[in-house]
Amino acid sequence: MDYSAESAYLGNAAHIRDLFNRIAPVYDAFNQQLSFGLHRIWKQMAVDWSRAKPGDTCLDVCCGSGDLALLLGQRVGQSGKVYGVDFAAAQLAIAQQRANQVWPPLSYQWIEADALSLPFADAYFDSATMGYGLRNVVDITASLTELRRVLKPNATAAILDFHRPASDWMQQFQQWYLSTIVVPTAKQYGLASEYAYISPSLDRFLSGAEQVTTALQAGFGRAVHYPIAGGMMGVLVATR
Ligand SMILES: C[S@@+](CC[C@H](N)C(=O)[O-])C[C@H]1O[C@@H](n2cnc3c(N)ncnc32)[C@H](O)[C@@H]1O
Repeated sequence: MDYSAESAYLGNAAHIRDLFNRIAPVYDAFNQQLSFGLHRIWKQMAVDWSRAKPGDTCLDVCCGSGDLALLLGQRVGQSGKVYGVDFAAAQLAIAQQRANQVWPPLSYQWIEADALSLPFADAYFDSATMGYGLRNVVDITASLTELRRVLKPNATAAILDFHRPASDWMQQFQQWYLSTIVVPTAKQYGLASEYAYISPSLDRFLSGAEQVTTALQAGFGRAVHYPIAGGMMGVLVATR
């Protein structure tokens, strides 16, 4: 498959922002269909690994339409607060609509900002999550350094993303899934080229071991990468 045109998205923050603004109206339905609903389980695992607890102030970076932030809200409850940050305004508008429907109301704040320059004081958050964002930022080390900066000492960030599986046959399955299921399904939504960028973005993404090394270089004290979904996804759990 020729991804050359779609590779224009990679490493270009403006293109990535435009892409996620454009796909915002169908993003949730599409994720649900493509993962057979499993993405909610993976996101719940990330929230568990973040060690968020009632009353905490939490951050979800690259929050998109708010899935992880909304799960964090259920965890921290009415005495806690969740901030969702994304640079795509159309995604944030959907997150806001979804949060408005939560009953009883929980404390959410949606902020349009860059993951590389978070508008928060040092050591502000008790825990953080990031879902399918790290692969998209133009500077992974800078993003992890910034995330570490806003976490309190000993606080944890759980970072969920696609991952290249270790086994050959799972890699082949993943390749088949992306090219035979994801891109044709995206075509039905008129989004084939938008979703063709996943595979090349995965090619340039770090392995689990490299994510751990990068997190430690970014200043985290401990980091572990957990492969999930047969190694097709992974959660980097990094503690300041
Ligand atoms: C694949 S979506 C994931 C959304 C959500 N976390 C989820 O799991 O459904 C990636 C999101 O990251 C955002 N994003 C990518 N790079 C960013 C950056 N540098 N700063 C802020 N948001 C960014 C995009 O706008 C997009 O909403």
